[in-house]
Amino acid sequence: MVAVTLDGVATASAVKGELAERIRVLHDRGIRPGLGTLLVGDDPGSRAYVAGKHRDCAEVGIESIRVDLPESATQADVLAAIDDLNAAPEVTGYIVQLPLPKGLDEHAALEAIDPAKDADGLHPTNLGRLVLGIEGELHSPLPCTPAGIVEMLRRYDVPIAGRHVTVIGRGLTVGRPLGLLFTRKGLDATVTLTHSRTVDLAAEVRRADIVVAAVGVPHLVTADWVKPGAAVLDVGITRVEDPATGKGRLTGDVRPDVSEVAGFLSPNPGGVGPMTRAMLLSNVVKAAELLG
Ligand SMILES: Nc1nc(=O)c2c([nH]1)NC[C@@H]1CN(c3ccc(C(=O)N[C@@H](CCC(=O)O)C(=O)O)cc3)C=[N+]21
Repeated sequence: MVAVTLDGVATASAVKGELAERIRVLHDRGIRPGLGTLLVGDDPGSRAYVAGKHRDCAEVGIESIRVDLPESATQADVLAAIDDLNAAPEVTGYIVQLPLPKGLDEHAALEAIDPAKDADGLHPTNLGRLVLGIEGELHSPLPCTPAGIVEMLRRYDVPIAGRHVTVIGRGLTVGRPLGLLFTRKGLDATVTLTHSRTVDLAAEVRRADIVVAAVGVPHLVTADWVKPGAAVLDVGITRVEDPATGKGRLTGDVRPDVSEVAGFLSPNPGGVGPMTRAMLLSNVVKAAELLG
């Protein structure tokens, strides 16, 4: 069997097409959604991600507002920039690009974001709403990567309810909120949330119908760990140096030969990454729709 590719580029493109339509409706109502980004420091990876987010906005008709602070920025500088973004009327939603340079307090930065403008769904109020299972008329944005994973599985009709999901990694942006999302009423999966102290990770992965690898260990998940027919989503990404060329290369958490066993496989790149970006746009559009 060869796995069906969960094509994040194509799926994100479909999502963006639907959002562009909703943005036209908002424009007709005189509402102009605007995404702000706050980038601190000069990490090339983070710069590239932020640039990608501005391109995505241009593609669908969202205004974007870019705030960059130098590597030397203090915590007070970061909090002042966040206050400005909270106050700026053209910014209907924004993100603080993570990680922040060493020495800056990420939790304090996330808490300073106006929860109504939190496009990443990482403010404690919004994570709390995820725990509480609050959705509906109150805007409770979901963290973008978990939302993108679920959206992709839905669009490929991968069954979730009653299925066993093994998540590898308990980080703030993926693993921890994803466990909460999958076990929500309506999705109804059973989740095993694993991490670096999990004793027999292979056994936890073997019983999963859906495997999400979000840990950043290159090629951790091998074909003999995967139940035949399972859906495997490769989220972690690590820059590894090719010893032959000395050049950096991006490697996911899943070995490519897993495609010979899995029923569905999201590649990396080209899988969950583009969906993450599409869900960010979706959070901005939803928040703007609730502006009234
Ligand atoms: N506040 C905050 N929110 C985030 O959502 C956030 C963050 N900080 N910090 C970093 C991580 C990482 N992340 C990615 C999103 C999309 C791709 C993506 O689209 N990747 C493409 C490849 C892009 C390329 O080729 O460079 C792909 O997977 O195909 C990757 C990584 C969001 N993050």
